[in-house]
Amino acid sequence: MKARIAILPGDGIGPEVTAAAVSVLRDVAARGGHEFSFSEHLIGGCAIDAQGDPLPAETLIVAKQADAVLLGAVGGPRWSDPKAKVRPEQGLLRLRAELGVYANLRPVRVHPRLAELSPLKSDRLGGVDLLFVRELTGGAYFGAKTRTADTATDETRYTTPEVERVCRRAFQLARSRGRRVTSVDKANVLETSRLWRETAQRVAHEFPDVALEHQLVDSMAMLLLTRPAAYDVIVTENLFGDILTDEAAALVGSLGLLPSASLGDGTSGLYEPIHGSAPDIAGRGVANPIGAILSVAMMLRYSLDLPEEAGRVEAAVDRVIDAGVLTRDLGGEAGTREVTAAVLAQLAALAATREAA
Ligand SMILES: NC(=O)C1=CN([C@@H]2O[C@H](COP(=O)(O)OP(=O)(O)OC[C@H]3O[C@@H](n4cnc5c(N)ncnc54)[C@H](O)[C@@H]3O)[C@@H](O)[C@H]2O)C=CC1
Ligand SMILES: CC(C)CC(=O)C(=O)O
Ligand SMILES: [Mg+2]
Repeated sequence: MKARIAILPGDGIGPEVTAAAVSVLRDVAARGGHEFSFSEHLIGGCAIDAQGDPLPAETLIVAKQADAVLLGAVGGPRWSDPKAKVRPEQGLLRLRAELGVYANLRPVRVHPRLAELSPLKSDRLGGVDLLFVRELTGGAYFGAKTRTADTATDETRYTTPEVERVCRRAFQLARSRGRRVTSVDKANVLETSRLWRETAQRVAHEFPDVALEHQLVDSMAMLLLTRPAAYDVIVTENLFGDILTDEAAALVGSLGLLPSASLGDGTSGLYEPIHGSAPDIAGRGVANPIGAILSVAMMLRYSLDLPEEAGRVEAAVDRVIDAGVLTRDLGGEAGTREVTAAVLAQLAALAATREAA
């Protein structure tokens, strides 16, 4: 198959982890006879430096025309002056809105070899297989903002159609998994959450084969650590989903492991590891590339319709972790390049096994 893939490395460790993920995509293309074309574009702080705009027009045009977009991360201390008029993160938010990718899928699976890195006892981690579906283009990140010398506001606004479409996506995904959806809100306090809960309840009637429960976000933050195996699909609004998924990274051992896919209706999918630009380790060749590599596995599955190739990339990553080729965030000594080379070697080994069969 032919695919145009836009690469937006961004800032900090973004270029290091996207380079790793692109080498995996090149390997998949070469083995499968696929024609993937790659083009690299600016976003975030580096785009502010070069063009004064965190989402240059050219980047947006190419992203919209691409079959899929891979993004590293944006931001960093250089662009974090509270008085700055323009911020790297605004570029990413605009990209998400412009692409209409309202559903951010963040799977969380615990690899048995890494269970000891979790704050939980390993007997609590068996069977943890979560899929967060985070609303991505609404809520507080996109509401009106005001600021005077001593007062600031960020409006949280949701409409029924915005909630319906993301809940529907969560229920559809639950059908191919454990058929359970937990909708997380703060309906005891927030009006937006009451709208969210009513809407989730109504959408549930379209899916009588999927069980729905509601959970308040504060207790969910605790339950995620005490009973993570009790959940299947967790659907929630933008801000709550951002926070809960970083918390879930503690279950798997590192933020550097978790991928994401951001999907809309008929638009380019956006794929990014869930972590940020990690300025504390940037430029040292030690960033964990697995979140980015698993993000391209999601790209193969959701945008390029290559589910077998996606499964192979995931299997290769599992084998690399099994073999103990780990970056420092996981207690290992391997660098970004060594882990990437190990994934490529496992993809070669999997291909050899297929040929021999
Ligand atoms: N999607 C994006 O582009 C995001 C951007 N950011 C931006 O990133 C910058 C830094 O934010 P932080 O709060 O420090 O969050 P962060 O996710 O960049 O880093 C948090 C901690 O996790 C570690 N970490 C993250 N990814 C890693 C990886 N692949 N391998 C090994 N260790 C890893 C970092 O070294 C750091 O100790 C900020 O400017 C923030 O706005 C934050 C989150 C998402
Ligand atoms: C705009 C981003 C920096 C928000 C974030 O942390 C995320 O999407 O994970
Ligand atoms: Mg985040």
